[in-house]
Amino acid sequence: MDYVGTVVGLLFAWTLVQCIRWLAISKRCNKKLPPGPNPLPLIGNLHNLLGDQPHNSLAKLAEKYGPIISLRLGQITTVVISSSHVAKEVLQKQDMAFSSRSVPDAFHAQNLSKFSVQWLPVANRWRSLRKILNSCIFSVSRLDANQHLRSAKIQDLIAYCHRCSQTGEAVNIRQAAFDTSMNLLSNTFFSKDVVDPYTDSGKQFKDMVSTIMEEASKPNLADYFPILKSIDPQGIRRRTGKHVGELLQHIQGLIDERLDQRTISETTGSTDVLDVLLNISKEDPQEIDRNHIERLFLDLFMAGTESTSNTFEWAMVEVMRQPYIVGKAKDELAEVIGRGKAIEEADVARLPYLQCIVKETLRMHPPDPIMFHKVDQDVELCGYVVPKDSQVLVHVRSIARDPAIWEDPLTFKPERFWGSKLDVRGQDFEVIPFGAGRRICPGLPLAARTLTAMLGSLLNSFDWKPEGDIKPEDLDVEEKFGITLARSSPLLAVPLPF
Ligand code: HEM
Repeated sequence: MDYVGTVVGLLFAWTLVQCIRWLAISKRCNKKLPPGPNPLPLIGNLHNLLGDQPHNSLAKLAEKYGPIISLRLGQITTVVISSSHVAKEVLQKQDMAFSSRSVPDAFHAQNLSKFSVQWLPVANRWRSLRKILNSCIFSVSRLDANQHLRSAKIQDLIAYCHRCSQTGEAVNIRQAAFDTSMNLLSNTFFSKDVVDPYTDSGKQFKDMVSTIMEEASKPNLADYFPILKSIDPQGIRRRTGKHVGELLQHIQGLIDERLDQRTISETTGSTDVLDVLLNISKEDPQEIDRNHIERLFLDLFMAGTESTSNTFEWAMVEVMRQPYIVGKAKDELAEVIGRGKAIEEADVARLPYLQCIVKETLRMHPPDPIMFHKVDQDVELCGYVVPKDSQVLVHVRSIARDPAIWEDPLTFKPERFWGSKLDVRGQDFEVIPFGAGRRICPGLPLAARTLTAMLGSLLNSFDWKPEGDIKPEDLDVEEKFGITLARSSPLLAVPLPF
């Protein structure tokens, strides 16, 4: 039989198995599966998500079927949560039951899922990695200790924009934000740039990260029909593995270099994360060994770069569309910091309006519009049963645009957070861009600082206008769905000195 024949045969066999399984689940759950559209043979409800905006398709289904719906995506039972009330139930009240992850096939490459804090189940290894992240990397004292490393990178960004302002050249905000985010992380971790953002040299590292993200964001048949995993029909796992291998090699090189320095001198005097982790590993290799250190860095680059740079780009688009917002932010900056100066992370707490802009950006444009969790057992949820091994999607973006919660939800209005106790830190389920509960984003404290400092610095140093004849208020907010939700085209903006 040829390749296509084999695939069709296998899919047919699975259709049968799937139908039987689906009937069994319905029976076992006493028909208490959440409501949802009828699945078709073989593909289930995959056709309901066709198109390039699956997050919008899911939002429409929720409007029709309610805040908890069930779908069958290929072979995978999927429950989608689209209200703050049910999200609280899932991420707070029954947090433990919903805290597993279903691992996309791409992340089985190079055994990533066995080492990665993002994909490990909530068990001992995950707990010890999260403890290290919370206490040794993202605690206030650690971030304060190495904030000078990041401050220099924001100065680099301003210097680059300054050069563009002199020639009238537009800044590709997405690219500049991605490069800056990458170097903000690499300096926090290794006291070192991994990209030279403004020339073509040294591009490799960021290209590797981007390529892995791109590969992993492709819809993969093997994720919906696990029988296909063994043949990796689109080659996604194979290619991801190759790129991950290259990136790991690069990270290994950075660690070797540091170990050599430490052999020469007992202390390197650095305050960066690599030194902290190597110290922990030397004292107790059980807590974290070299292999885990390498994988942890890989995880953090993947999780922390695009999420930050996309959010930053959205913030710039939204404020440029409404000049009154830029005016208010500049007034605050002039009063608190002084016109034309860069913002330090320590200044962020004194800039409440700028913080409102960042919160409103995260409400309207969460970079992860949908969070992926999984249940390992049957779980009761609001009178329904979520069957064992179901994938559970929390539709963060739908919740944050719910007209029942938010007045005028589609208008970007930072003032809605002014004087409000609502925050994005996982306590208020109306707006959970970083998630909530035990799997909440560990990078939140770093992202909150760097986003605000970058935005404040660019607004306080320049006036901005879109490239060409586009009026600021005409900048579009079209989205492109990928591993994170980006603007459909990069924002090109010209910095004007003032
Ligand atoms: C605007 C910036 C960011 C946003 C909106 C964001 C959002 C999120 C979300 C929604 C999750 C999943 C939570 C869940 O499933 O319940 C997550 C997980 C994660 N994030 Fe972030 N993130 C951001 C930046 C960062 C940064 C800067 C880092 C690190 C450098 C980071 C590291 C991680 C890691 C390691 C996880 C996996 C945690 C786990 O599964 O236990 N993130 N993030």
